[in-house]
Amino acid sequence: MLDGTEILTSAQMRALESRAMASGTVTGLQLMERAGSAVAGQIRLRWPVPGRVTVLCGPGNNGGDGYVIARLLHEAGWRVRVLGLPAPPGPDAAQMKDRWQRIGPILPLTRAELQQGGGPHLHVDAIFGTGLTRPPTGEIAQLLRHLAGFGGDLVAVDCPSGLCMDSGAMLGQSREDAQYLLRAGLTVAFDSPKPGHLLGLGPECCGRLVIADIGLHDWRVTGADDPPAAPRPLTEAIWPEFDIPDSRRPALSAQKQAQWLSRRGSGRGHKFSHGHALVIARGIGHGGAARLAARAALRIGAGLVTICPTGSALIEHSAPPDALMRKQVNDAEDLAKMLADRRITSVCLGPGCGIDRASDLLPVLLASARAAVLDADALTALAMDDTPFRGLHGNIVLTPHLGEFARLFPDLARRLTETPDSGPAYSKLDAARDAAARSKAVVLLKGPDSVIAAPDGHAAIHSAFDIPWLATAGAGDVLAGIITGLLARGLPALDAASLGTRVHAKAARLFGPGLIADDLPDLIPQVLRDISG
Ligand SMILES: NC(=O)C1=CN([C@@H]2O[C@H](COP(=O)(O)OP(=O)(O)OC[C@H]3O[C@@H](n4cnc5c(N)ncnc54)[C@H](OP(=O)(O)O)[C@@H]3O)[C@@H](O)[C@H]2O)[C@@H](O)CC1
Ligand SMILES: Nc1ncnc2c1ncn2[C@@H]1O[C@H](COP(=O)(O)OP(=O)(O)O)[C@@H](O)[C@H]1O
Ligand SMILES: [K+]
Repeated sequence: MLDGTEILTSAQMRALESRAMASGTVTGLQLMERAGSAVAGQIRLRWPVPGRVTVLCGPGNNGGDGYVIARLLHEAGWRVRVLGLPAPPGPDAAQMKDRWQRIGPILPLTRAELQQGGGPHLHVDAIFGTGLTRPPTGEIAQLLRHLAGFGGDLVAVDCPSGLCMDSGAMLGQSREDAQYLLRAGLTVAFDSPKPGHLLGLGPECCGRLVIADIGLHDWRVTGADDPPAAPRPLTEAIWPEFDIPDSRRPALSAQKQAQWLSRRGSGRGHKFSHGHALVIARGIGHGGAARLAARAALRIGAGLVTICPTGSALIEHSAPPDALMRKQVNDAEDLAKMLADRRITSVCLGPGCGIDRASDLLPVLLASARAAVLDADALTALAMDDTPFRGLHGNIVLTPHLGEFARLFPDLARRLTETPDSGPAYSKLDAARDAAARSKAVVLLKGPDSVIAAPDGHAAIHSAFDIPWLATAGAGDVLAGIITGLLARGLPALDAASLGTRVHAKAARLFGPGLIADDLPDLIPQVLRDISG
């Protein structure tokens, strides 16, 4: 696996904390002190001159962290005002609350009190964290609405309150059109990113995300989840405003990627040992999408790439790149003949291919058991089939955007649009995993938060909210080509989809705004140089 940083769900995080505490090596109180001190430390790093701060403390352990932050900032010379609730929290948070009360008062956690603050200063949101199970109501909801207008000087503890850490949805709010959103300038979360930091509204709400190490690594035993869960997802790349301590960086996997990508430089082998990819094109006048894919497959390092339009359209593909080979495929019979050549190691079907042609060619392609990317028209063709997933296998990557996903998996897509009224809410990660399990193929559910999932539950999240200019016509065709090229080179489907997504996004990031899809393939060499170090 080309793995990245582990992501934990809220339940997995709780299980990790419980394991650590059960070991007798660390107490909940110590973990809370570490968490609070990590947040206070980040605040002092970013705002080195002590100022005024209001700390908003909720009813649980997130509030407990807030009382620690209040105390530590007070000790560092800040003028601290604390708003909290009268009810006693759990034992650890209660102790932290007591310690604060020896320093200063606790004012009511109300909107009216919040508005009394006066003048510019920092606010710390320690109201709800991983324990949010239902939408905030009443006075706290009023207060959160008010906080939503605060912007950059809001620091969130673990997450902005109201965010479901498992999905990136705001509980009780429409996923597309939230009534109010807290937009923190800084979010300090503990041990690992949670899916909600990376998906949906999460990145917009969290602002700069810092993952603080609170010393739980010794209890991070893979496979020892309680409750048992699917394999832990991995973060893929993360938008630049993401900070993770060195101890949690996936150094080994970066090395593995670099090694794999530069394998071509070993001096052994010939072009066929780097794979031969076919990109299916269509009749005359529809060649652009397939050409983008083919160019990308060449640039990512497939040994040979052949574009396969119908005979009448061959002429359309006579322009450079001259490295691209052309061969007509008029119908399923032609494709079957081509695929008899075992040196063809992957196929891209869908970009600019036409739905009817995709429907005709799909059975032959699936029967060949070749590694393949099914994109665009091939996904629509699948969705029109009575048995859409018959013949799919683990070496196929489906690359739907949300619209195509809704055609293939209408029930899963519907769940993703429902307003969540309890947590953990159904997430894009859940949907991609369910889709992969159902289709038996690797599913890459695209968007600013792309999720890549395999039928066995292995998954990665690629969060790329910083490159909105990648949403440009043809970008998906280039991605399909990159993944096809990686498959041709022999990378397993999950790795090909996740590395392909990473390379694609890096190319977009390198170019910056003004990008058109045609620019992407020629940026791949520089991305490869960067990745290979
Ligand atoms: N465990 C550890 O060792 C460590 C944990 N750490 C910190 O703890 C946080 C998790 O703490 P947590 O589990 O206490 O949950 P939290 O997010 O504070 O909120 C839950 C409280 O709110 C309540 N509640 C829920 N929804 C509600 C609503 N809509 N409206 C009103 N009330 C609502 C709920 O009560 P109930 O659902 O029972 O009514 C409960 O009282 C985590 O994010 C991190 O910051 C760190 O210190 C590191 C060590
Ligand atoms: N807002 C966004 N920010 C970053 N990347 C995005 C955004 N929206 C879409 N993308 C990415 O851009 C590409 C668009 O692909 P797709 O929707 O298939 O477009 P097309 O069919 O025009 O090629 C995908 O890789 C997707 O993950
Ligand atoms: K919070």
